[in-house]
Amino acid sequence: MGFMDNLRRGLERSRETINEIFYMGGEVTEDFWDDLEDTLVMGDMGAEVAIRVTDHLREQAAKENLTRSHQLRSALIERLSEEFPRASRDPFVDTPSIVLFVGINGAGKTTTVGKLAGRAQSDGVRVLIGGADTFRAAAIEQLEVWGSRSGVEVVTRERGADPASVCYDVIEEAEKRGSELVLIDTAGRLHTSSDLMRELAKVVSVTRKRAGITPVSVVLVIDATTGQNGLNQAKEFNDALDLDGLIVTKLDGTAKGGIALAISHQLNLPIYRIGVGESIDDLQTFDAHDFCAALVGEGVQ
Ligand SMILES: Nc1nc2c(ncn2[C@@H]2O[C@H](COP(=O)(O)OP(=O)(O)OP(=O)(O)O)[C@@H](O)[C@H]2O)c(=O)[nH]1
Repeated sequence: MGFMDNLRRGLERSRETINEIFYMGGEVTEDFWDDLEDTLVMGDMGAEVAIRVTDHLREQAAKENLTRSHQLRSALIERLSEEFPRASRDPFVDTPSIVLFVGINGAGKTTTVGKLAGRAQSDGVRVLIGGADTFRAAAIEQLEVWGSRSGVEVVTRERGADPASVCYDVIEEAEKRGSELVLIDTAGRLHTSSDLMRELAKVVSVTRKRAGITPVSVVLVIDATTGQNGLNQAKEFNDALDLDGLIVTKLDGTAKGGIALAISHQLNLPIYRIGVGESIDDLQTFDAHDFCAALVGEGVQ
């Protein structure tokens, strides 16, 4: 299966919701606009985006005399993709680069680190994994499995070790080895736990200081199935850590994939990668147009 097929399959549930409005008679009536706005809100895109996008399309339809709903599909795809902030650099491609992965428990940080490391290694990038999740013993084992599968070294310490000092050691090792890409997994934590968020802020500041001129990106991994709560999580993580960007996982497990747009737009943070399934090919580079085309459906006339 190709890249676009995986994306389309992953967003199938979300697409079904949006698709319905394009099958209702086809003639653009007053109801069509109400339905479009409601559908976008229901798909978790957020009221502000839903209203703006619908108003814009409505003006465009009047200007260009678009009277059939299917004519509006491609206009909707274009309009939605413009709502996504663009990344100024890709921290997994533009090396040297150090990336810290943060997020709540089970969001998909460890598997994402494993997949990205495997991909980078097979592309010939010198990559190193850092295991700063010293809280969950299984996370260290999980990383080691990913590491040995793809031949990537994992630097970690025993369970309970101070995560900030693990990061320090990871960067030291990366310098010795001449690593180009350093991917550091951190322990999952609830955005509401102030002690753990403070600990993470320390991890970030120690890493930045030790990294010197090498860019450090703090990336929030967020599970799309958490819906609107994901938006609250993202706000708290962003306030505490000044995030650089997002990876949205498990888009295959929700009918409300619009949450990716709501979070990215509201926090003005780019999405670097999306997860649309459990296989390594399901972690994809984010492209706003492809994402919106898979979300809206390219349509049968
Ligand atoms: N369906 C689906 N499952 C995913 C995706 N990304 C990750 N997962 C699964 O989500 C589960 C949790 O992933 P982990 O990587 O262990 O999560 P984590 O954030 O490291 O968890 P903690 O270490 O507890 O913070 C695993 O079973 C992954 O296979 C995705 O895009 N789609």
